[in-house]
Amino acid sequence: MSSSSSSSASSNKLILYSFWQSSCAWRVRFALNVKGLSYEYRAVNLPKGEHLTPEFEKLNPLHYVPVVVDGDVVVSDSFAILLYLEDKYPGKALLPVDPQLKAINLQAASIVSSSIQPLHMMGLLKHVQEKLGSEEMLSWAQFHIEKGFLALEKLLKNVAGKFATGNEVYLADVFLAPQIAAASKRFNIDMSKYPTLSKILESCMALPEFEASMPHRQPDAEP
Ligand SMILES: N[C@@H](CCC(=O)N[C@@H](CS)C(=O)NCC(=O)O)C(=O)O
Repeated sequence: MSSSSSSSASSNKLILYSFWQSSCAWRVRFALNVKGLSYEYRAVNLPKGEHLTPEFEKLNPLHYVPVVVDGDVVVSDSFAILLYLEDKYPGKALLPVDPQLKAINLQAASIVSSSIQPLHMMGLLKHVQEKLGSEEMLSWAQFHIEKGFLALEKLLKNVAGKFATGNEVYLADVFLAPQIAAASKRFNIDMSKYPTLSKILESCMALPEFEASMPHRQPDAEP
């Protein structure tokens, strides 16, 4: 694991364990930037197996990034991290006050984190590829991504503005934008079928907070 420059002046104790290509870590990078929280970036090289070391196991017994350390508090899992940050640093809220819009944000975030990303994560796809071959691996990933995207498109089309639930960035956008960007790039998804999701990504892409969170902008990014 290697420590790198912080995103900006590091006046608080937040540390983010991340891997540049991880969409789960990308959610946290985006949220930290939206909330205006500076942090120290610690790279965990997944292909080299740095997440499998006893040292990393002390931070997350499940051996996944992201992990956030805030003083004595260690939180892993992007959903838990973002709810923790929301409670601890309420400055720029990631959840709207309106109960229905709040529920939609939680539902969209949950669809991404429970019903899309785990079904095309690196370790699982490697297993599918070994058992069934590369072609089957791609169609497996596409099937699960498209199933989730179809549901998200229906869920959001009547509530979306520039962003998922209006004209402000909230939790749903934090989960959606990295997922859409990574899925369309890596798994060749035809995004013209999902105009609401495409617009959400486009709006996020225009934000400096999102731009700074992108994989290629991270200290451990490879060409
Ligand atoms: N539900 C977890 C999932 C975390 C996760 O899947 N992380 C991936 C990177 S996106 C990982 O560390 N993979 C390592 C591996 O598959 O061994 C979260 O949202 O943080």
